[in-house]
Amino acid sequence: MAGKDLRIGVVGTGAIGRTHIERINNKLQGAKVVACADVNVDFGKSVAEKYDCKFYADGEEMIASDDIDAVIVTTIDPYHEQYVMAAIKAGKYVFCEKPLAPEAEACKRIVEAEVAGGKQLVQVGFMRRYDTGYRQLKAAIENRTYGEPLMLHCAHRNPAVDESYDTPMAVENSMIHEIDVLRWLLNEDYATAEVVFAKNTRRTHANLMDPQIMILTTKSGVRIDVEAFVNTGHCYDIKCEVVCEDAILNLPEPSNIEVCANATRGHAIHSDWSTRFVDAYNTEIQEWIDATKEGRVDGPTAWDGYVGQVTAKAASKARDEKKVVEITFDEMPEFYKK
Ligand SMILES: NC(=O)c1ccc[n+]([C@@H]2O[C@H](COP(=O)([O-])OP(=O)(O)OC[C@H]3O[C@@H](n4cnc5c(N)ncnc54)[C@H](O)[C@@H]3O)[C@@H](O)[C@H]2O)c1
Ligand SMILES: O[C@H]1[C@H](O)[C@@H](O)[C@H](O)[C@@H](O)[C@H]1O
Repeated sequence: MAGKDLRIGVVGTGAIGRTHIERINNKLQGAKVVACADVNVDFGKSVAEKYDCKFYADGEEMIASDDIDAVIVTTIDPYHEQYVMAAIKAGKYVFCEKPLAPEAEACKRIVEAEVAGGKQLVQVGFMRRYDTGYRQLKAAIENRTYGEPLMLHCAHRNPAVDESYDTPMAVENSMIHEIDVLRWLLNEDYATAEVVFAKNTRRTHANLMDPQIMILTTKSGVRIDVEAFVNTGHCYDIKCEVVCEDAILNLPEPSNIEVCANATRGHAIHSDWSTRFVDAYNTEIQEWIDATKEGRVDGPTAWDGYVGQVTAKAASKARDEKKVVEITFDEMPEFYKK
């Protein structure tokens, strides 16, 4: 379909759904959001009006319609499976925000449906792989200039979360990013998972233990610790330090001007994901549009979504049972081997 705009339908017009519509219609090339759907009809209609696209109260109807060529799923996590399955059934390329689904079994059902359909159609929104800083880290690790990576110390800090965010979500919704990007960075699978708690912050609520520390080991023995602290009250802060045999490598921050005022010298920092990773989202969605128009998936696959969720579930089990849990998953189907 070279030359023609890819016609996209977005299901879920909430926070990230709207940022993707905005970037596709006003920043990126080669595509247009022509339809959107949401269970919140009034709100969804107002988004459709703002972006001059057709509104569907029923997301599955939109996915099956001839109005669109490809689908973006940005509903809350429990409904990802339903819409990704509908896209596979319709034979349409689908970009699904992370996690692919909250349950590993649901991710497996998606993998099985895609394999049975005989064509790769699904990409998962693990956008950290598109961040310039993580790409620089990967390049530095891959050629072993600094020897073997031995340990990684990471942090995933959010300013605040609402009361619907509970203890498992720290791993399954937030640290799922580290689970994916660190596996990609090191190019190997995980062996074990463990989760321990720090002292609880006063800013949390009854259903959320915050902060938490997830400890992963890889098959070759690299040890990783990730702090998730999602009610810092003051910052969005993503850290990744890779301790190699001969050097210590740190994830760079996107740069900001230095401001000297009020007897203080400093740099503004990001307060949420939408600005911290804006360049990564733009690259991710542009590359998805380009690959979709050429009839291929070249970003994180449904298999990556499945492996990520199996790992997250092992970490959740480790947390609940207060022990180290081994991570095991099925053999990767030939279908996903490039
Ligand atoms: N990659 C990232 O960094 C990133 C950032 C933010 C959110 N996300 C992911 O994107 C998804 C959405 O997050 P958000 O922050 O935009 O949430 P949100 O709550 O702001 O928006 C979700 C939208 O989905 C709609 N919705 C709920 N159930 C639906 C259903 N059954 N059918 C159709 N629409 C339905 C809601 O009405 C709402 O408009 C989540 O899966 C989240 O994990 C990813
Ligand atoms: O859904 C969001 C999003 O994925 C952000 O990138 C992450 O930092 C948050 O912790 C998570 O709740």
